[in-house]
Amino acid sequence: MKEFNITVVNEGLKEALQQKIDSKTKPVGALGRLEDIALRVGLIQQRLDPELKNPLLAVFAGDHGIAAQGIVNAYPQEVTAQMVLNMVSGGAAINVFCNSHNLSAKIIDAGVAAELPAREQLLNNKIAFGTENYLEQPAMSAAQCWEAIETGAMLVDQWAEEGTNIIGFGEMGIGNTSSAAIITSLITGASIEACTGKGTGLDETGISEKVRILTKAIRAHGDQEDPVTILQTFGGFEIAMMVGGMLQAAEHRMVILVDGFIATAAFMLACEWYPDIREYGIFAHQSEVRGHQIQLEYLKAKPLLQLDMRLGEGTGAAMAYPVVQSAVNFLNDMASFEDAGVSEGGPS
Ligand SMILES: O=C(O)c1ccc[n+]([C@@H]2O[C@H](COP(=O)([O-])O)[C@@H](O)[C@H]2O)c1
Ligand SMILES: Cc1cc2nc[nH]c2cc1C
Repeated sequence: MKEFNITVVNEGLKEALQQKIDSKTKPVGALGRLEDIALRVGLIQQRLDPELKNPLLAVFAGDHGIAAQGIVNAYPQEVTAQMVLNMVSGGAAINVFCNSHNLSAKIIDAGVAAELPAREQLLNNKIAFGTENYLEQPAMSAAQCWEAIETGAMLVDQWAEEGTNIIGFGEMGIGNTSSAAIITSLITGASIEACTGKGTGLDETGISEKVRILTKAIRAHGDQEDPVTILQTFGGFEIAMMVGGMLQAAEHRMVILVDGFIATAAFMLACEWYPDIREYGIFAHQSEVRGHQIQLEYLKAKPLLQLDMRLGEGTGAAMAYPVVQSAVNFLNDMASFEDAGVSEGGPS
């Protein structure tokens, strides 16, 4: 079984980075959260002059046994495969945002429940044609779960070899807000009602029904605490690949840009497993679905953007990327008071 070797982010450079930030031609603290991000990226890379290289946005796609009946999901299961093809053809929101911000988009079939045509832009890493229905049995076998974790790690190794040092993690999978809700409830201890939302668009009656089904699922398997067991029982192949990919990204000391509700559920599992991953994560946005707030509070995370989005695909991460890039740029390219001959002041 794969183990990860994640080094805790060394805070030793913090003072020097803060000094560099404060030496820039601006009132102390005036770039607000951008200053926190510049500091974080500097610490992750252990450099006073960090750089973002070959930025990449990975969309992991998978189907969920629970979604086949269409009770917990507003859209039919076949939308997963259809949207993957849309992404491969460049027509989805994530393609547009990646193009806008010069991110390279990787679309990965982690376990879509359809035979997809071979295409250059589609990475075929299918574990199976969707997970099992966790009302009846664990979503995955232990072997499948580990295979998905290892595949995520292997992909990140390849991208690291190509020079990437920042990855946005996104997903596509009809039914996966149900997995994310259960994972969130089991990890945080918040009720399943508090963690369950509309997903792609259920109304209040639909949400009540979703809560009923998810309560039944949790009861069927008993309260679980071990992150890999939770992942195997209630997760999806796309979630498991994100967990493995995120952990491997931390092992490579990459910046991990975490998208919305489902990507944050994956990050939470990774964090329960290897707590030292926490400081490698930057939280892109506050998703509009119920439950994301609970995750962010649990992780003590402050998301960068609040655009009331709830699309997934990594769209929040893609939108947050230029903010991170701008933070790194100011740290490297802004003149200091000394360079520019500007008088320093400060609180008196
Ligand atoms: O990222 C989010 O916060 C988010 C919130 C709601 C829905 N989604 C997307 O919607 C799909 C899952 O929704 P559902 O209702 O089918 O469970 C999946 O493809 C996700 O990418 C994503
Ligand atoms: C159309 C559509 C696009 C999506 N992208 C991510 N999840 C999605 C769900 C639907 C239904």
